[in-house]
Amino acid sequence: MQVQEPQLSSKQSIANHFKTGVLIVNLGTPDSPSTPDVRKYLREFLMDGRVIDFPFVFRWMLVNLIIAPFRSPKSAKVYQELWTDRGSPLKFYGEDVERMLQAQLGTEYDVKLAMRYQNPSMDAGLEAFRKAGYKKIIVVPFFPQYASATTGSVYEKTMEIVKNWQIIPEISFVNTFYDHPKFVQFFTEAAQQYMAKHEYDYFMFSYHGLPERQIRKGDCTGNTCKLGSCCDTIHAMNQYCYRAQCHETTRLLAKSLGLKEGDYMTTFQSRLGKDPWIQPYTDATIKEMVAKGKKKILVFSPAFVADCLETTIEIGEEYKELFEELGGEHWQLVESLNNSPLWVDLLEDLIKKA
Ligand SMILES: C=CC1=C(C)c2cc3[nH]c(cc4nc(cc5[nH]c(cc1n2)c(C)c5CCC(=O)O)C(CCC(=O)O)=C4C)c(C)c3C=C
Ligand SMILES: [Fe+2]
Ligand SMILES: [Fe+2]
Repeated sequence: MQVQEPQLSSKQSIANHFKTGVLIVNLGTPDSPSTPDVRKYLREFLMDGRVIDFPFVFRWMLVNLIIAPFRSPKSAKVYQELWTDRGSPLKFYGEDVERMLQAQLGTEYDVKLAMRYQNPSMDAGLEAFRKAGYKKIIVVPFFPQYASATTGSVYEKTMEIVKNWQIIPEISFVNTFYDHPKFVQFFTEAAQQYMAKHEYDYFMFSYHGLPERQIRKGDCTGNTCKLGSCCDTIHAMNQYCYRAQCHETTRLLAKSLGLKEGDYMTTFQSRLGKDPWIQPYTDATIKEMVAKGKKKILVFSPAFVADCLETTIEIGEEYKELFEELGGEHWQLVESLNNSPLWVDLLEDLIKKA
């Protein structure tokens, strides 16, 4: 049986020619916390050549013969801890933001949530825009700092999907927002609530890590990144360096919160594999700080726009346990943007400028 495409009425069709489709895209999460669904998710995610940037055959063997079989059951257990009545936080916060942003932008825009891996898929979202015949599409990757593994991958996937369309409408991509005033305002206000109740003796800014190799590969200026103090300032030559953008986020937040030099640090978490990832590592820094007598630490996670496995479980539970076992007294994670109205305002700013 042949499936008929739904026909738009001519009034609807004309109205669509003046509309903009907005695809908000986060990383993705498994469909359920079962081992087979986690395995499916990890396979799709890690087979992306921008995430595990090894030649295809080597990547295929690594992912399908080692990582997916051995990691999936362990990761599934952690996802079961994270899962709520509404499912995975990464997804349900995305659904909340999709609804709130649609209400805020009005009928000139059609907002759809997509995930780079798994569901709802980018294919489905972009195909709906194509069928509707919108005049313009804006793609908004949900990553404050640029990395080839995240923002770069969303761009590549978008281009792969639209490359065979007869009509490719105007497409804009949001790039970064690590220095957006509303981004800084959100984390400042969220932190101030905790700082009003507790006196903290140290502040950690823990970002998702990346293999050092990927930072070097992204250095279009000819290996000027030495993975050291060169990333302490951001300028034209290193403006797309993930590490430099993370340091800049920290600097802006530290300034806005009035933190003193020496009372805070940028660190990197979530390593995978044996190759060196960018440093300092969050767990090593926790050990170092407790040894220096720091007892009350406030932790930020400004590489994520929604709380997820990496924030709630890794920082909020695993690192907290490590800190307390070592003798730390008070460990507090500052929540992500999640479904806050300020995040929706920030997105509106980015979209109106795109
Ligand atoms: C800033 C955003 C992210 C970057 C950069 C990033 C790079 C990156 N990640 C892996 C491997 C894994 N990441 C996993 C989970 C995960 N990663 C991000 C974001 C970034 N990743 C998010 C938001 C999440 C959580 C998703 C959720 O469902 O809550 C995982 C899966 C979890 C696990 O098994 O531990 C892996 C694996 C690599 C290799 C990489 C860069 C090269
Ligand atoms: Fe990751
Ligand atoms: Fe650098």
